[in-house]
Amino acid sequence: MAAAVFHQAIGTPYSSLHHEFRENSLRLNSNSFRLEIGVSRRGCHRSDQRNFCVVQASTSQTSVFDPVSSPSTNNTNNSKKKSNETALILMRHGESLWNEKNLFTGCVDVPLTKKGVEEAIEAGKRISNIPVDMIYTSALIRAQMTAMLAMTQHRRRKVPIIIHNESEQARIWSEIFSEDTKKQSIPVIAAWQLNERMYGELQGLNKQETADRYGKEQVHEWRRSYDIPPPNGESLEMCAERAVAYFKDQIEPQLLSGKNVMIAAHGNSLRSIIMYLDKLTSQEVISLELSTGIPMLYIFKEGKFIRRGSPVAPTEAGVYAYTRGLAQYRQKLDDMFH
Ligand SMILES: O=C(O)[C@H](O)COP(=O)(O)O
Repeated sequence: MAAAVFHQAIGTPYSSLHHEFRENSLRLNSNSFRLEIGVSRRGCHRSDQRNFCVVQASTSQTSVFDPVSSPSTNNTNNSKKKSNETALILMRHGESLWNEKNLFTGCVDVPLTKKGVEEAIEAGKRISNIPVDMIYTSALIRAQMTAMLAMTQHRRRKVPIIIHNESEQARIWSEIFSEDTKKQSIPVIAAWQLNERMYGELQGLNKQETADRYGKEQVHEWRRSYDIPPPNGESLEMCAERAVAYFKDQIEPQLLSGKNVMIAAHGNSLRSIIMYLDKLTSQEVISLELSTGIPMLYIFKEGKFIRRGSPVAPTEAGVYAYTRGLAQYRQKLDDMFH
């Protein structure tokens, strides 16, 4: 299925994709392999690579805001309206059980609270009119739950499907045999590189008690400085080395090829990606805080990332300051579903 879904997702013929799975070095994981994260001078890494496979993304420029292309609505006039901008949604996961308990979580795989589930659904409502062709999540359940719950609210009603590339058998056993069904699916790729920063020996400790013990300033430095790692953990810089590299290698080519992408990840992996998108300095990123379950929207156009609207505005239109392309997409949804 993986190859089949990707055929649909990135427009690469099955045979060449299959070949690239074997030959290239770009790696994706599934949510089911065991992560063995360690920290080296170069940052967070994993040691079990048996289950990785490879996907090569197409980089040709294609249409973006023509995703409402079911056989009944697609026609040749649509091609005239094609735009070369793509949408990028960044979503921090909803509240987790350890956020609720105020514990450092990092790479510990903790699920959402009921409030977190509701936040994810609310986030989904906010992006329900924005096109999504591909979803990237971390390998951690709180990000995956958030992505899936958010998509239950999307008006396009495509089905997010987790790609299983961990073994040849997993690929074969999850194959889809209907082209129509594939067209109504959104591939979901889980990548450990988007995981929360590894919080080292702070994982599982209470944030307030840690501040009481080591001092507020020390803990703030561990949590927010760019290049100072918590004990035996990753600094934001180390987290950026894998998260931003993954974004550039895997996600940017998808945006370039016309895919609208949603990323559901974590406070610090997203801070590092936003630092790259907004060209923030290591000083500026210190004050960047992300709320749980609030989606942010960027438009990718002519090689540039443009942040749209304010994530805290009260109305959807205010939040995302629709571009013409986004307004057209929304209009198509209105035409289709009313
Ligand atoms: O890992 C954690 O504890 C949180 O997801 C992020 O924590 P922070 O706000 O302390 O960086």
